[in-house]
Amino acid sequence: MVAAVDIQGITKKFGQFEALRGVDLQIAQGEFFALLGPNGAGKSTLINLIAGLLRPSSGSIRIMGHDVQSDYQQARMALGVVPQELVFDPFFNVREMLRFQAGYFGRGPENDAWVDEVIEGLGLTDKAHSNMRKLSGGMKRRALIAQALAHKPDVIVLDEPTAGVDVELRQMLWRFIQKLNQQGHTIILTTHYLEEAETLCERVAMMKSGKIVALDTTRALLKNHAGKQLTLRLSGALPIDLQAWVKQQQGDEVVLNVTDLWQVETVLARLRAAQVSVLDMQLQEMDLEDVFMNLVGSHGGSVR
Ligand SMILES: Nc1ncnc2c1ncn2[C@@H]1O[C@H](COP(=O)(O)OP(=O)(O)OP(=O)(O)O)[C@@H](O)[C@H]1O
Repeated sequence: MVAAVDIQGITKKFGQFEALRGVDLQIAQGEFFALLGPNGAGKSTLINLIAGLLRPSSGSIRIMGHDVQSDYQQARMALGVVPQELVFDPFFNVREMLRFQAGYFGRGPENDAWVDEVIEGLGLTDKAHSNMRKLSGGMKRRALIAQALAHKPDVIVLDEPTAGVDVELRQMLWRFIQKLNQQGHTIILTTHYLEEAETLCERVAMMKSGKIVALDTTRALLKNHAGKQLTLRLSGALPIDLQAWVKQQQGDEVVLNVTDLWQVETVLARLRAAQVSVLDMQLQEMDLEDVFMNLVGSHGGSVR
């Protein structure tokens, strides 16, 4: 089966600056895929290249087998990109705008049932006949997401769709997007909510400085890079033979990286031998955010 997205040897320069430094990535049809990375990693540049809004300096991208450069129309038809900013025509109502958008991609009245499904799935039913101009910010946001889906694209790219949206829309959006994924649509998501990527996505690419630094299933990334984290509050100084495991230390609290439970026993035995008491102890599984921090050295909360 042809890949949903096939990225081969992509580089992108802005003047002397290399925003993408050789990206190869294949995303299979039906995947729910996350693209993560700190500010400036190159995520938006890559998405703009996928959408054909930018030209690569070298390399090629195919969407459902269609080259974004030489077969732009077909490639673009297979793709729905939810952008970060709102662009709409203020004279249409929501349903008209969606039908118009679908028509732009060559879809006719046969697509109307799908438009209604999108309207319903995103909670826009009451607003279907409202003029775009009159929608609240949150409703405009929904209409923007609907706009990207109106032509029923095989591949749906969501560039931080939940940044600044309320919990209700976030849940509704994920329910709808998960349904589309189950129907076979390929979903590519950039988000700075790493727990979203962790719960939704099968596979994750982490980018840093224009390159992919990790590419694996979410499960394998968590298994291979994460491990556990032991937080201790101690009566005295941490023995020297445990210093190698320290992740961070603040006051009398110390966080150790442990890969296995037997290490916890070792820690406790060495503390006992050094006559240091444990005042408090907590063992936590690391999450995708910890993996992310380890790999790209940036905190998830500030990641976009
Ligand atoms: N049109 C442009 N001209 C010059 N430099 C650019 C341009 N677009 C992006 N860049 C630079 O390319 C790098 C990658 O930017 P990009 O927006 O792709 O990152 P990002 O991972 O999407 O970051 P963010 O999370 O902040 O959106 C940044 O250093 C950015 O300043």
